[in-house]
Amino acid sequence: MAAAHTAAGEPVIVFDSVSREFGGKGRVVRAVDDVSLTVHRGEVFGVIGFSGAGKSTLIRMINGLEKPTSGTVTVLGQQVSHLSEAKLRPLRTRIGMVFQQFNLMTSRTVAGNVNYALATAGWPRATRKARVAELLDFVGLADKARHYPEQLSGGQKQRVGIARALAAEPEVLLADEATSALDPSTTGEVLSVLRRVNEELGVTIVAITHEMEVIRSIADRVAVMDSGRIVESGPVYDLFSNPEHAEGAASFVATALKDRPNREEAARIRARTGGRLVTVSLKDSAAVGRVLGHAAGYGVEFEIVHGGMSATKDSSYGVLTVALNGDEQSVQRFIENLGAAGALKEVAA
Ligand SMILES: Nc1ncnc2c1ncn2[C@@H]1O[C@H](COP(=O)(O)OP(=O)(O)OP(=O)(O)O)[C@@H](O)[C@H]1O
Repeated sequence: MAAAHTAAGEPVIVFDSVSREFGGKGRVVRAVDDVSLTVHRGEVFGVIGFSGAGKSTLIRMINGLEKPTSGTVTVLGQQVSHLSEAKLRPLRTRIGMVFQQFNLMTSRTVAGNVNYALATAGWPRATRKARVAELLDFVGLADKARHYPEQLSGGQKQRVGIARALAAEPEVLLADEATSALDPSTTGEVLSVLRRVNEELGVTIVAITHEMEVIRSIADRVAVMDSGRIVESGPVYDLFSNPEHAEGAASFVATALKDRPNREEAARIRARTGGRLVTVSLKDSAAVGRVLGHAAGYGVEFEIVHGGMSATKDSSYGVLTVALNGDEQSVQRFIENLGAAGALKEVAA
């Protein structure tokens, strides 16, 4: 199949101070509020946030399904925000899209769905059959070519959706809540296909989702959206392993990650264990393990009361909350050492 993996390169999607408002004179909703961001070739860029945060509106501006009220959106070197429908058409063939509800044609077979996408993109009949076979093979559905969508599981339907989106060899793939209608067991199979689309075909992916799992397992960088604004953005690893978040991000990230005890949980833990509660975010689990291993030497007893280790696409991180008991000075000295091994935050009383 096509190109090998390309390292993150030139900007392929650039939002420059983009806002999108809906509604008339009375009540105006600013669905996207002054967003600037850049997605580079070859990366998987995730956008996460609660329902209503503006993610769908944002992604729809990439292929010109929505127009900004102000600001500019540039995709593959063209200013989408200002293109006519006629000029948008050829650009859209370079941008594939997968949808939460798959949007397959129920009256056509799996092969028929993919073939239809090729036909609309202008591929000559003679070349289509081989391309359909190649695509179904890529998504692991070669044996389902003659099946109808209703005979497939949700995960299989979405893999057809991906094959169809890839039909015309797009450079960019937009994934709009691609796994949100799936159960956790099939979510994994779809995410692994998306990862291969990026790594083996070099396709740049923008994935919007409310599921942290999607970001954690496929994204390189992430933007957290809240009320139309990007409240936090950066490498995925930093988002997961950093205990400090911006205001809006804190509420979303903390709720979605459940990586530290909330107020009620902390109160319950404290009542049971006594002592000081600290959360340590680790990029180097071995270092934290070493420090915890020395607790007895400080005259401090510790108990891990919340959290654990997880993995992003490229590395592991952990967020652990520990209850520390001992005399005040020893605990303080121990906390200072722990702080040297990983970012540390005292759990608020
Ligand atoms: N066509 C529209 N007309 C009026 N308001 C809209 C329209 N599209 C979106 N909105 C509003 O803009 C805000 C952002 O919606 P958007 O669908 O982009 O958010 P989202 O993060 O994708 O949420 P969801 O996952 O629920 O779709 C919401 O308040 C929504 O009601």
